[in-house]
Amino acid sequence: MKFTLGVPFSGDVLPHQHLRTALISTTPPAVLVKELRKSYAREGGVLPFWNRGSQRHMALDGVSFELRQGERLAYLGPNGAGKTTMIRCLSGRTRPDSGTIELMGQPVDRSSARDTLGLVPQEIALYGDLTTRENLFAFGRFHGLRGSNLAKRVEWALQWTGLADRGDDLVSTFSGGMKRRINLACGVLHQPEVLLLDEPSVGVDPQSRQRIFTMLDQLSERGTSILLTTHHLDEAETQCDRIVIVDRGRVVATGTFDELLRQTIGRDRSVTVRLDRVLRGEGNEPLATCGLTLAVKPGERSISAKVPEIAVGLPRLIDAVGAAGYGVVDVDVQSPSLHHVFLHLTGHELRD
Ligand SMILES: Nc1ncnc2c1ncn2[C@@H]1O[C@H](COP(=O)(O)OP(=O)(O)OP(=O)(O)O)[C@@H](O)[C@H]1O
Repeated sequence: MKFTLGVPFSGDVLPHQHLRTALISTTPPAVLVKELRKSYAREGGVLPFWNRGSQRHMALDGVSFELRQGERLAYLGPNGAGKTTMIRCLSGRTRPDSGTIELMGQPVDRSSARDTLGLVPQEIALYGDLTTRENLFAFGRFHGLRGSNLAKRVEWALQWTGLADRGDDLVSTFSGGMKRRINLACGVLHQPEVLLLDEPSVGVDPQSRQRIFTMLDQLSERGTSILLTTHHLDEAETQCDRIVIVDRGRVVATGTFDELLRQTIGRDRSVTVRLDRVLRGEGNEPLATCGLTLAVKPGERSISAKVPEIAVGLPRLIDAVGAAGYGVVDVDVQSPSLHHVFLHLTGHELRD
């Protein structure tokens, strides 16, 4: 299969909220990935060529998806799902075995990819013995910025990261969250249209994480298309427009959170009502006729129900429980979550 990303594949390094529906629907995808495959030799050394096909580990096993222009897309999967491999393929750091990648509707070459893409790797890639400002100048030059434009972008980055008062301090003295913010700034100094983020909030506290997403909101507002890998379900659910769920090198589902719910477990709430006594074997007609799907098992002290419209269904359920002669001790309402979707799709927990 032809591979259309013309960026380096010889092992060398190249360098929201809700949007903008009109922009998304009328423009080509910022990134279009089709049937991407990448395998690695399994541990244990070099294999004979006739055996390689069967003895290789598929890090990417025919992955297809698109990042639409202006959207923030979560590439969600557990450890080892192939997230970093995907980022490395997109940024030209790893050569895929087969498949195609397009950037802004075009097969890209090295220079257009360098101008259009911003990459923020998972590891902090900063010079600890330089100050914040010196780091930003170094990375800005690396991205081809010079003179007053470079100086302007560095000042912008200091404001954007909230570190204007720490511009002349050595980066080695900073907290993990502060380093992550500078790491992020270094990847966007050249104002890329497409930003690739590999686990942008890994290892940071919740407050720093929120700060990072506030920074990303500002990029989204100016139309930057953002692909971020994550294994945080809540991050994908609440901070991204759409989600690509990957597992063992394959895409298992794609969509908005709402679409994923509809494709899998549905949007009903799971309600458990704890009773003041065990369920009798008879006299439960009000429960049977209340119009909800219930699990009523004589001998147990609780009733489980699937409730589509909670404001209507919950009072109806409570009334039916009372009419059947039971008292309510407690009510537990569970909304369907991405955790449940992932479990439904893969049969295992995200953190397995
Ligand atoms: N250079 C390599 N050589 C051999 N195997 C590799 C290499 N890079 C990745 N792999 C394997 O490919 C699979 C996918 O790895 P990858 O780092 O892309 O996953 P990931 O989803 O980013 O995981 P994590 O969340 O832990 O970072 C893993 O099984 C990994 O061991």
